[in-house]
Amino acid sequence: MKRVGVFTSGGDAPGMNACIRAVVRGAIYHGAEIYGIRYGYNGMIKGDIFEMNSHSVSNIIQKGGTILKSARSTKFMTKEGRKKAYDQLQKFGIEGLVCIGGDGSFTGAKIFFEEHGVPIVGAPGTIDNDIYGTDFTIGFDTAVNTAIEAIDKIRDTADSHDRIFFIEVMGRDSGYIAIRSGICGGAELVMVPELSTSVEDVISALENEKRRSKTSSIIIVAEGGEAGSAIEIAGKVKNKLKEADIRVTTLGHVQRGGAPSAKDRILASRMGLSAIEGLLNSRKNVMAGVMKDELVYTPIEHAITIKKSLSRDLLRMVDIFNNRYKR
Ligand SMILES: Nc1ncnc2c1ncn2[C@@H]1O[C@H](COP(=O)(O)OP(=O)(O)OP(=O)(O)O)[C@@H](O)[C@H]1O
Ligand SMILES: O=P(O)(O)OC[C@H]1O[C@](O)(CO)[C@@H](O)[C@@H]1O
Repeated sequence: MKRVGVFTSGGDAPGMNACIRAVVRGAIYHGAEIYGIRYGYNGMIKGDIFEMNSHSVSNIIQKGGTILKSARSTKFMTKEGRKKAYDQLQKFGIEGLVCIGGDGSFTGAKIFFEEHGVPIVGAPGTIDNDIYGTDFTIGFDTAVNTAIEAIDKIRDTADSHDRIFFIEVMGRDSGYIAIRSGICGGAELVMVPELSTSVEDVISALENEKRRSKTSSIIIVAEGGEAGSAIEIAGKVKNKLKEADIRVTTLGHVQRGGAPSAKDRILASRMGLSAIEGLLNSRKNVMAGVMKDELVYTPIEHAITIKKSLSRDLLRMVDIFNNRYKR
């Protein structure tokens, strides 16, 4: 393969730049021409495509966001949109692609391959860590560290004012950020979409805290759970515990930004190099991942359809540390 493209798609994630850098430098090392595609699938459709060189990725390993920009593309969800994207790739002579993105981006890549035969190798870039075939995704570690920093700060106020704080973290429908940041932040309760926790469960946990003479509590709520948002849950709890001093903080996009952690820079670099080397070695429709510290390739089909389960060990730990272990 002589000429290949790279793009970032879906939500940005800290470490995406380190991954782009690895793809570009890896391609050049192997003698391939490398083209950057801006704004994900939208840029592919529009032909927002340019040749990259080693210097194009200088001084970016430490930066959050993505120099290639990102987008969620409704046009690529249509057959016509994908045909236009294919025509643009033909025009630029691009024979294969590295897609840095989440499960949605990989679903698009799979359909694109089936329709037009363009080989794509994925590198999992999303803070959600919801992709099978890799222990961690690019950006997850940084997002958890950002969440912990915020939780630690909020705990100061919770403690000073004897308050109950509901802190909502991202993750779409995955509780990975919630459970890890909850454990590191010493949360009294963690609500994840993978496990149903009712408002009654929350109240019972808070009453348990009160019996233990705890005067403040931190409850981590993963977005996407069936009990609703942190604001909704806090409202329902307040209706039942009228005397409680309750506050809500939604961390939101702060979790997606900032300089990537050392762990994310390494992970992104490994996955980026592995993705481009896989592509240049004729792999198609696979995702580069790291499992048990080993580089692995997983069929994209598996990466997007197999549900990565949340470790029950971690959930059990939160209960044990807060004296809620049922014998
Ligand atoms: N079924 C599909 N068919 C074609 N394209 C798709 C499909 N699903 C997703 N895509 C394309 O991939 C893009 C990115 O997907 P999505 O918005 O779900 O983000 P993601 O890759 O899952 O990243 P993140 O996890 O950060 O949200 C979509 O905007 C769309 O262009
Ligand atoms: O930035 P947007 O498009 O609002 O998307 C937010 C979603 O993207 C993510 O940050 C990454 O997938 C999710 O955690 C969140 O649900």
